[in-house]
Amino acid sequence: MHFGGIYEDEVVGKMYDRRLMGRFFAYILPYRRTLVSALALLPFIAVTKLSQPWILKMAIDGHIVKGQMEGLPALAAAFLGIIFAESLLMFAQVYMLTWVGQRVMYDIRVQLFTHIQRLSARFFDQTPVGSLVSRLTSDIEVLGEMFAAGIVTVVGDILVLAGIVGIMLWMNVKLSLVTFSVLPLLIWVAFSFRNWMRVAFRQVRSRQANLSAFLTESLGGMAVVQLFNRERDEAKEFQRLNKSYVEANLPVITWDAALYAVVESLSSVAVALIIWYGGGEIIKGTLSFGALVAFIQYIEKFFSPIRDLSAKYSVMQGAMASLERVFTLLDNKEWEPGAVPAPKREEVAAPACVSAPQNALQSICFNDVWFAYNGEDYVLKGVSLQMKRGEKVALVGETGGGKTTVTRLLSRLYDVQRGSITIDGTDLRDMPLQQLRRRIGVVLQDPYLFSGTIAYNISLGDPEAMKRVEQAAAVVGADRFIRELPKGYDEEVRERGVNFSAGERQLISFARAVAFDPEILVLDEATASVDTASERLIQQGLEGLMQGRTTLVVAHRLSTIRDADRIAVIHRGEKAEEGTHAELMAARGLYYRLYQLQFKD
Ligand SMILES: Nc1ncnc2c1ncn2[C@@H]1O[C@H](COP(=O)(O)OP(=O)(O)OP(=O)(O)O)[C@@H](O)[C@H]1O
Repeated sequence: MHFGGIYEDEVVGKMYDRRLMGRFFAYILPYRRTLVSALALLPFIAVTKLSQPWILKMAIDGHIVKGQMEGLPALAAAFLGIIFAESLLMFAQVYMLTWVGQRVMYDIRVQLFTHIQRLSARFFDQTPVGSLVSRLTSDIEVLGEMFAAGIVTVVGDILVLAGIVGIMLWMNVKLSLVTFSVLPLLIWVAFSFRNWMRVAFRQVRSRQANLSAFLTESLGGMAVVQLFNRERDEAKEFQRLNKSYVEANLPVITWDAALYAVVESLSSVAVALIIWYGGGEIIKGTLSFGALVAFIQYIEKFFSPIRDLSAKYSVMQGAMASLERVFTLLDNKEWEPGAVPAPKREEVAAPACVSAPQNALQSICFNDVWFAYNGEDYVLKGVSLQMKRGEKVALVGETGGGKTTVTRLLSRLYDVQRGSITIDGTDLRDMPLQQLRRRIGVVLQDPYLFSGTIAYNISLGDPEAMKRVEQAAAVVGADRFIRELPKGYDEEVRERGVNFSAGERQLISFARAVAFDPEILVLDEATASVDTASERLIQQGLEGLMQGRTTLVVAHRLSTIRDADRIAVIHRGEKAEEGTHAELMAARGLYYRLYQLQFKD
């Protein structure tokens, strides 16, 4: 439903989910060495951070206050050296972490893509392509951010925080306790903020999903939008979704800014406390001036990771939601038929035909086939049909009757629910899917072309098929128009073949079927009408295509199948009539009526 809110497939989970992270850990495991090396740098980085204020203290107390110049340049050099070392260590650590992140993303992407490829036609019927694309791109990108945004180095932050607390307590217990009196408030703010943020993020993500789903549909259907003057309404709807997205972002920005401001002011309060209490201590002589400066420096270093908290929080929450979605997809086991062993099934009581390997004449056999796309809503109700080797059988009937479904079952895009289909005596479900698909060539009603050359589109890159490209094109008569193209077989086909006419696309798809040289051909004739000249071309192409092959053809133009060996009329999921053109015409039934309708003019 366009304009709808059905796209909110958003799972907004927790900030940290042990189950998800545990599973994610398996992907990091192969790169544990690099990861451990990066983590091993953390204590060193912490030391460089912690030692800077300490050097300041030494310089102030040991030299500046005493007016002792000697040794000061060495301290300054040490300070510089430590800063340099910190930058170097940070670089090495960030590099290693993002490297691991990229590897992990690569692995998950590959696994997910191969997984999706094995899912069933039924799955693709129900899943919008846009959502699969975002699973493979943006969702995985978010996982990479976990490495880039310093989530892994939170351990390092904790190390620094603990170090700071330790050093401060060691330097001056009382002053430390006074300074840390702001901590309970800080902890309370951080926790409450987490809950507010969670609610706000949920809104943002679900509205973002709406927005991108709308965009995918609207841009994909731009021709319809323009032809029916729907631009203004589409723009209005887009504005609405866009606005609601922006509105959802406002609380997030508010909370984010508020957290920043609160942490900032608490850190100032802490500094003020140091100056107030520490100043007194200096006057009393119980604290050195250098220690006071070091305290102020430490407290600033203490608050800086807390300030980044909200950014880290949002990355983490996003990553959990993405992990959940990626894993849900990986857990989807709606396999393509044949990827798993066929379930147990009942034998057909009285088979309509038996196709045996030794009986070379009976090639394909549909035995009392029942099939429903959804539940018990049967689209085919007990269809039986047999085809002998080399025969051309045509399926005709009114639209929605179930003809295409018959061809989908034969190529095993779906499995039958009751009954069976056999080829040379072997049930399709007992045949390796690859073997079946090698034997059957399918020409779809709406031929799909990929971007690439014509030669690629005919061979799909298969080395065997590649050798037969030109020969195949000649068989279906596609060579005539291809030769006239400036680059011939190397002419670029753009996405979905937009730079070719419907007839040309058909001819290319015929050539594709021939190039793979299947013994059985399944052909779903295009419903789109082409002009008479193209129709003649296509007709000739079809003849070339069907030459010497067992063919099951769904025919919309009855003129194309007058010479079929047999014609089956599929009416509301059942085979209503079967016979040759002449027999069916003589019977004056459904076929006769269909024929009359088409040739009335
Ligand atoms: N993927 C699908 N999911 C659910 N229902 C489907 C699906 N494909 C087809 N159907 C339904 O199954 C029925 C038969 O469709 P099918 O495409 O086999 O008809 P057809 O005879 O080939 O029609 P046409 O002549 O228009 O191509 C129709 O009612 C259709 O709505």
